[in-house]
Amino acid sequence: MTDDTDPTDWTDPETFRAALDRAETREKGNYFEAFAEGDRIEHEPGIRLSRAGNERWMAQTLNHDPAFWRTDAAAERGYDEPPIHPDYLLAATMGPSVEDLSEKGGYFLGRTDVRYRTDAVYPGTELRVDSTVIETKASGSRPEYGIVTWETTGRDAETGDALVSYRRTNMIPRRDPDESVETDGGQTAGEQPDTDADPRLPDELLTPDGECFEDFRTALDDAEGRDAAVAYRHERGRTIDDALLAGLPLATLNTAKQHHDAAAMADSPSGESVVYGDVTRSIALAHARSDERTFRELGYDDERFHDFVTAGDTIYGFTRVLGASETPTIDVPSGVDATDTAGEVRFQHVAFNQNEEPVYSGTRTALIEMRD
Ligand SMILES: CC(C)(COP(=O)(O)OP(=O)(O)OC[C@H]1O[C@@H](n2cnc3c(N)ncnc32)[C@H](O)[C@@H]1OP(=O)(O)O)[C@@H](O)C(=O)NCCC(=O)NCCSC(=O)C[C@](C)(O)C(=O)O
Repeated sequence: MTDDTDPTDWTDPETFRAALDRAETREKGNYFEAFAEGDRIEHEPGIRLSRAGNERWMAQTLNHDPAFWRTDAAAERGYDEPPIHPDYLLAATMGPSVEDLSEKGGYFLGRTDVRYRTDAVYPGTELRVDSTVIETKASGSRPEYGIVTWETTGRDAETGDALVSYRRTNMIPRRDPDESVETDGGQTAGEQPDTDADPRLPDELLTPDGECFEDFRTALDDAEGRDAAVAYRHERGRTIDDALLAGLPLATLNTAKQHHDAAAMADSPSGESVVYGDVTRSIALAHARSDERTFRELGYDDERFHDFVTAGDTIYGFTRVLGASETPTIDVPSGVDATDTAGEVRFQHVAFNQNEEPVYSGTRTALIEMRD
């Protein structure tokens, strides 16, 4: 029956439920079996980096550095105009890749080798995103899932120039899991990882006296030869609300159901939607940046997402200073000249919730301004 003479009332609730039961679902996303090492995927969606999108991301995550908001502050920092924020660029690169890579579900396990390839990206830039499958492997703990690592690059669509690249690892459901094996669906918030085999903290946790490169270096020098670390917490928190939960991932075209399909997530171990990892980390990094004079972001490594973040949780930040060097130890994006202006500082940042549980950790390398 294909025409208007069809006598069936398809919207009658009982009939409709029967139709849903029998109808095939046209699926989105890819299962683990779709990925083979070496495959290159050009992601169909692209995104235009608008000033409005940038400001929305920065405002909601507390990234309030004036250089990204005011032309005079941008000029002082060496920009032509307030540029696209590095966290927004990263999330806007990840977003268009989700449909092909991780929409099927399974959690974002981590990311490393995040590197900015060019100094400034300005509003109006259109992004194209591509990924290469680096590694696929079975999950020993969750046979229903595989673990996939991709290298993803966000490019200027007009020139093809790489703007940012990174390696990310996700758990991806298998199409044909071995049903004899009991699993938790791979969506279980983990026990808190034992991040340090020796739980003993140093006797002293030192805080830098100021926000400049020299303050971080002096604090590290003070810690040298003592049972001390340079480590401190940031005061601000940010409670997860609707603006963050579904609003920001969808604004970057991230179609992962974890963030906007509450009905699907009701059956998962979290029982509800979970926050996009890039939102969680951007909030924690914003807290840290509010206590330093950032000149440029250079890169991030060893990023991990330790536990679910859900609506009503509050994200705080903790920072450990790992090193400071006048000469950068990792590649500085083309166009950046920081000589006598800024030095490199390496941090470990931890995002934690209101119960003081870590939910994200990662290292960050940034250029921090020297004193005038
Ligand atoms: C992830 C959970 C389930 C692990 O829970 P656990 O602690 O019980 O498990 P584990 O033993 O630490 O790790 C499980 C497996 O993953 C591996 N693994 C672990 N980390 C890595 C890594 N970095 N690189 C490579 N492999 C890794 C690890 O080796 C192990 O392998 P095995 O199964 O063979 O034993 C748990 O910690 C959890 O629930 N965390 C929260 C996850 C989360 O909320 N992520 C952010 C939100 S989801 C998201 O943003 C989505 C996105 C961006 O939109 C989108 O992908 O599309």
